Parts: sequence; structure tokens; C-alpha cells
Amino acid sequence: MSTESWAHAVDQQESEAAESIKGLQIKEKPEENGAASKPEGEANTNNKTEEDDKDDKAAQSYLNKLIRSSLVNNTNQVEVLQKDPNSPLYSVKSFEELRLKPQLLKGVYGMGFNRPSKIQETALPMMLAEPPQNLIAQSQSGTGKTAAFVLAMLSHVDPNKKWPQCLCVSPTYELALQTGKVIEQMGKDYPEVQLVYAIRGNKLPRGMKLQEQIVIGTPGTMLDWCAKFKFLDPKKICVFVLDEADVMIATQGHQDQSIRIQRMLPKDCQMLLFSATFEETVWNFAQRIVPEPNIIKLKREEETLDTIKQYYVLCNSKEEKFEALCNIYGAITIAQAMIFCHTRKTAGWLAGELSREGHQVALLSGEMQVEQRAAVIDRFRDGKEKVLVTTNVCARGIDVEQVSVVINFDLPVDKDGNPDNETYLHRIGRTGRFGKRGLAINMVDSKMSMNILNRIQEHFNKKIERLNTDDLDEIEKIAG
Ligand SMILES: Nc1ncnc2c1ncn2[C@@H]1O[C@H](COP(=O)(O)OP(=O)(O)OP(=O)(O)O)[C@@H](O)[C@H]1O
Repeated sequence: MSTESWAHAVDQQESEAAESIKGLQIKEKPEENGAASKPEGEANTNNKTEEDDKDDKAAQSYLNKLIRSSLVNNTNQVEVLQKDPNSPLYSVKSFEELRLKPQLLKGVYGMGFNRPSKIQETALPMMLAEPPQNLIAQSQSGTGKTAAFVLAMLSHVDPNKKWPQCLCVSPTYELALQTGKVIEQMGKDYPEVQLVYAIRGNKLPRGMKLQEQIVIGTPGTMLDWCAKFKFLDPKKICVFVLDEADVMIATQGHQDQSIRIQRMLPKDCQMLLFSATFEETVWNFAQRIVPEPNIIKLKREEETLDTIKQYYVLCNSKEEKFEALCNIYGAITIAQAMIFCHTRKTAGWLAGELSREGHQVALLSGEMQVEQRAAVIDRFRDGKEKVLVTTNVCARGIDVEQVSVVINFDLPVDKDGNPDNETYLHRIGRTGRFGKRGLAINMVDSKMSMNILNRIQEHFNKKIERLNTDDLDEIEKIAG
């Protein structure tokens, strides 16, 4: 097929899909209105006739087919459809439209969520479809991915079945705890659904059979619970979530463990992969391990958030970097900051210097016990310390709303000294959460690090402006 005729076929398929789906939406309108008038979602379901049910199923299955045929195999189409405001795949505009269980709707509003974010409005209809569909989804940091897959898990569990039905795997202990808290909060009014943490330190008696419907944990412990201790029957799992999926795939140990877990699951288990970043090779691998996935993928230039302003500061040594940091603190009010260093040694040194300057500093690095690390993050989240100095251990996922500034005291590089673009994005994404404004400041102290910064700019096609930290007025301006 020539490029032109291929493009034509794609256009036609797309417009047909959009048209047909529009039709479906109109058909569903009366129900939506009913639901909207009862914000807690208690609408309609009880009064449905068998015929309505059949219609719903037919509509759902047709919608699924369209989603698959127009989205599955062609990432570009997803991007197009996502941007087409006329396509219902683009959005559901309210949580009611998702026909969530009333308890969950209550949970969502209880968390202060008024309407779904872009990723939620796009991914949730796919995740909640019947029969369940697989999804690989990318969305910028802090845009509500966690809440999206948590809602999917809570929607799919059957509270009457007293055994694990959803597994959620996170790369770190801290993230597993944080996600668990979101499940607890969102499921506050759904007490029949219980959660258990498969994390180091949570020792269960041998022979025990779990009754909790959701298990969240890190890959090693999760694998042990499934394969070695048999605390749960993997064949009864209906949803499997890989959070920060790219790092789970790119890190050899995590990948082996995750794949071993996946192999124990039933064929029709729904697989949901989420991350803010997916390097190309990882993306390809993900598509190989997830059967027939729906795909939500960002274009490169969409990966960085415009709400996070990015700057760099030129220095000659770590002492000068520290001086620049003090100048920044002297010029602007910083609610809370996260500062990333390349090594534990630098992090320790910097934390000491900042404390001497009178800052309330927390230090978090990889050699600490996981429980200690979780306690440090909790204190920081509660605002007991205003500055968190850390290494990459904390680059991903941690959600602290008050973080208004991220400092890359050292730029992120991989083991070969090349720029680590994914880590850069995750680090700066600790600020600017859910539409808030944020500042990211990069310290450059050599030709080499300037080169790394330039390559990061090129990668994201995003200019990082220079900031002169000797000029207090200039610093004040960027915070304005
Ligand atoms: N619909 C919503 N309305 C308001 N706030 C929301 C909504 N969804 C999520 N949030 C809030 O936005 C913040 C970021 O959400 P979340 O942690 O889910 O983002 P994420 O995309 O998983 O981020 P990361 O890529 O860093 O892991 C959280 O504090 C969460 O409570």
C-alpha cells in the first residue's frame, strides 16, 4: 500500500471510529444525566432491565472493538485521538461518567478530586471496560497516574471474594507504601476491600492464605509470596499493575521478578503498565510482554511540563554550588525543596553544610534501612523538614505537594557518564505536582556537565535558561 493510500485508510478508519463512538455516547446520554444528578453514583443500575443490560454490554463490546481497532497498533493514532476533543476517547469529563461504584465516587471526592485529569479521563474508560483490556500508559509526572490505576483496581475487585485479586508492583518500598496509602484513602468508604503490603519486614506465618483483595509490594517480596510461600494463588489474580513500569523493565532484577510473577497469572489477567517515561527499547519490550495493549504515549516534546520552569547555574566547584544554593535560599521563599546528588558522600556533605546554615534538613540515601527511609519521607511530607537531600533513590514517584523547588546539585548520568534523561524528568517532576508551578535548577560545574545539560535540552527539545545566582533580583524574578 502506498503511503498516501495508507494515510487515507487510517484517516477513514479514525473518522469512522470517532463517528461510531459519538453515536454510542449519544445513546448513553440519558444515563449520564441521571448519574450526574446523583453525585454519589447511585444512579440507574438498580432499575435496569435485562434489555438495558444487553444494550450496555453490546455498546461496551463495540466500544472495546473500536478502541482496539483504532488504538492498539498505531501509537500515532492514539496521539491524534487523544487530541481530538470530539472523540469520547479523549475524555470523560466527570467521574460520574465512569459509573464508578458509589463508595469509590465518595472516595474520589473525599480526596478533593473534582474532575479527572487527562490521563485519568483517557485511561479509565479503557481500564474499566468489559472484558478487561491491557494498557501501557505514559503521562507526565504528577498528573494522576497512581489515582488512575488505584481506581481501576478498586473497581475490579469483588469484595465478597476473600482472596487476592489485584497485584500492584512498585520499584521501591517507599513507593509501595505511598500507593498503598492512596488505595486506603480512595477506598475509605469501601471497607470490605482490604489491602496488604508485600514489602520487606512484613513477615507472615508460613502456610497463611491471604484474604485481602489487593496486594501491593516490591517485586522480590511479591514473587516470594506468590511462588515460594504461596500466600496467594496467582491464578486468581485479575489485575496486575506495574507502576514505574520502565524502571521495572530496565532493571534486570526487577524485570526477572516481574516477568516471573506475570507468568504465573492467568492469560486473561488485565495488565496495566504506567510510567512518566518509556525509553524506546523499554517501550518495545513492554509491547512484547503485554498482549494486545491499548497504548497511551506522549510525544517527546510533551514529556516535560511547561509548569516547571527549568534553569541552570554555572559554578566551578561543589563549594560554589553550595554558595549558589544559599543565594537562591536568600532570595526566594521556598516551601519545600528536594536536592539531588550523585553520590551518598556528596549528599551527606551537603546536608551537613545546609544544617550548619540553619536549614531543617533531611537526608535520604540508599544505604539506609527501608523503614528508616520511609520515616524520613513521612517527616518531610509532614513538613517537619523543609529540605530533603537525596540521591536517585527518591527520584521517582514520591508525591509531596509542597515541593516548590528541585535542585539537581549533580546532573543525573548513567553508569557510562551519559545523560540520564528519564531520571532527569522524574527528578524535576517532584515539583509542579498536578498543575502546580515548580522550579527546577541545575548546577553545572564543568565542561562535562555543561555538555550533559546541553544533551538533556536537545533530548527534550526544551531550552533551559541560565540563571545568575549572584544577582538576587534575577533570582527573585524567576520565582515570580
Ligand atoms: N483528579 C484529580 N484531581 C485533583 N488532584 C488529583 C487528581 N488526581 C490526582 N491528584 C493529585 O495529584 C498528585 C499527583 O498524582 P499522582 O501521584 O497520582 O501522579 P503520578 O502521575 O502518579 O506521578 P509520578 O509520575 O510522579 O508517579 C497527588 O497528590 C494526587 O492526590
